[in-house]
Amino acid sequence: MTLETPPPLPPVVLDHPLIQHKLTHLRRKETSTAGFRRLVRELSLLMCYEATRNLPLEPVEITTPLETMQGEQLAGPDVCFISILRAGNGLLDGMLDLVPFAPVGHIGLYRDPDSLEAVEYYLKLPTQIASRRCIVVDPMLATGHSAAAALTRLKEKGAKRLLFVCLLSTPEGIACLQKAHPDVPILTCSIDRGLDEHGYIRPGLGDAGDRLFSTR
Ligand SMILES: O=P(O)(O)OC[C@H]1O[C@H](OP(=O)(O)OP(=O)(O)O)[C@H](O)[C@@H]1O
Ligand SMILES: O=c1cc[nH]c(=O)[nH]1
Ligand SMILES: [Mg+2]
Repeated sequence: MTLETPPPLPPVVLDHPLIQHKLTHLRRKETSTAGFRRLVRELSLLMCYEATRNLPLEPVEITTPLETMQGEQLAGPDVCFISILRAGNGLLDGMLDLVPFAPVGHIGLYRDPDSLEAVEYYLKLPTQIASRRCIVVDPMLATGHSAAAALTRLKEKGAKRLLFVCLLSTPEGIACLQKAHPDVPILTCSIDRGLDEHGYIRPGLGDAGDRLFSTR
C-alpha cells in the first residue's frame, strides 16, 4: 500500500436486533422456501435503510394542508442497485420497496466449483454509471472472488462510488475484497467463522441461490 492509498474502512456489521433476529431464522435449515424469501425481503429492506444512510438531500418547497414549508428530498435519482446474479436478486425486492425509482443493473457470475473463481456470464448496467452511487448486493461474501470480480467489472465500466452489501461474510472474503477494492465500504449482517473446504460459509446458511429459488 502506498502513502496515497488510505487503509480500507473496517466492515460495518449491521447489529440491529431485528436484523439479527431475522438472520437467525434465515439460517435455520427447516426454514421453508416461502419463509426464506420473506425473511430475505425483510432483511434487505432493513439493510437498504442502512446502505442509504448517506444519500444527499436537497431542499424542496411543499405546501401542507396548513402552510408552505421547506422540506427535504433525495437529491436526484443518482443511486442505483447492482445485483450479482443469481442470489443477489433476492435482495432487490426489499431495496426497491424503499427506493422504487432506482435503476437496477445485473452482473451474472457463478463460482467455478473446483477453482472457486468467479465466471462472468451476463452484464447489463444502468446508463450514466460513472455518476451514480452503486449499491452492489449479494447475500454471500465467501472467498470474496465474486464480489471482487463484480466490483472490478463495474469500475472498468466507469463506476466510481461503490458500496457492497451482503447478509453473510467471512474474514477471508472481507480480506480479499478489501485487498482488491480498499475504497469500497462493506456492509454485512454477520462476519461468520470462515470457509469450509468447499468454499462454503460456516456456520452460514447453505447455498443462498438454491434456497431462494428452490433449486437442487
Ligand atoms: O465469495 P465467493 O466465494 O465468490 O462466493 C459467493 C458467491 O457464491 C454465490 O453465488 P453462486 O456462485 O452460488 O451463484 P448463484 O447465485 O447463481 O447461486 C453467492 O451468491 C455469491 O455470488
Ligand atoms: O456458503 C456459501 C458460499 C457461497 N455461496 C453460497 O450461496 N453459500
Ligand atoms: Mg449458488
